[in-house]
Amino acid sequence: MSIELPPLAEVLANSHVVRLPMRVKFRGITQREALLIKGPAGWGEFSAFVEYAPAEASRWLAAGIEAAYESFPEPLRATIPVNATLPAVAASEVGSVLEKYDAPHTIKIKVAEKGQSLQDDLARVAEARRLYPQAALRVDANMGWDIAQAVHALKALSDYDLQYAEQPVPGITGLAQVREQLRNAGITLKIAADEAVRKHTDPLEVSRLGAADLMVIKAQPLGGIAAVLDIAQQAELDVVISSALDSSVGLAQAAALASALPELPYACGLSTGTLFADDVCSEPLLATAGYLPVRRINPDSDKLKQLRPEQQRVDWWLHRVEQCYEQLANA
Ligand SMILES: O=C(O)CCC(=O)C1=CC=C[C@@H](O)[C@@H]1C(=O)O
Ligand SMILES: [Mg+2]
Repeated sequence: MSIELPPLAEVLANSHVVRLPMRVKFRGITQREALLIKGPAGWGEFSAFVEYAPAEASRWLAAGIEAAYESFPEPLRATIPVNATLPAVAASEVGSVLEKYDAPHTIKIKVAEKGQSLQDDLARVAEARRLYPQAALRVDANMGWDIAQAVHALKALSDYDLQYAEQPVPGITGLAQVREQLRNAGITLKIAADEAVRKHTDPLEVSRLGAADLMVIKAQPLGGIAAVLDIAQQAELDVVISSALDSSVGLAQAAALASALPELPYACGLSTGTLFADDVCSEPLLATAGYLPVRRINPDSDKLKQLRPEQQRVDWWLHRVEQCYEQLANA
């Protein structure tokens, strides 16, 4: 990592575990756990998804430590354009989920959810298009299709005028194949890489191979602001900064990252605070008319108490910090 590691005992002593209830199921979860670190520069977040092993999760810890111990970069803009995120809900729920966002100009819609059909996706996207005729719509399949399914589904979904389709299939070459087959069929829908960037040993390979039109990049999974600014600078593709379903503390870091990028051609996926029923401060980082402010977040001490899970989960997270710290120390 780009900064020197603070002592482990200091990180552990300044850690606070929270569990945030969600308004709507997203990524299969209805409660989001996070460990927040208070440091000399402010608060940082470590909230690698619970199923991630230490090798992957340690990058998230590096990001949390960076936010707690380093100043945020000089912002080039005070607010960040953001998209509303629509989980894979039934078409009948699209209106009630989206009305929680203040006047969204861009909406990212989850598709290809396990157990659902293309008809479900088409109905969800059609309803979003009906309710928000002027909005830019994009879809995210989280690798849920194979190549033939992706080409078939995206041909049908492109009737709704999509801005881009994020990670329709697994892998890097898979993205390139879907893109090419769509182009051969006369469909110029842009393809975005997400998992092919953040879960790959070399986040720049997608760009080098020209396998996609743009890259989704996330502060925590890729190791923090400095690491992502470096990736973005080397990438030859446009980048979209997106959240890792962080609390307001992690979103503040991601917004600071987005504020430091010289170019921001697409709305960022940083409106996910709206998916939470509660957050770590009384004034969470939420968008107004599709723009998120760039500011540090200091959790409220009463919120930290209220949202603290049972001791067993606190211990689990502290142990995870130890494991990930060891990875970083030996890197
Ligand atoms: O980009 C957005 O609109 C919101 C963030 C988002 O979709 C995600 C956050 C965290 C985990 C991921 O599964 C998911 C994504 O795939 O982009
Ligand atoms: Mg994605």
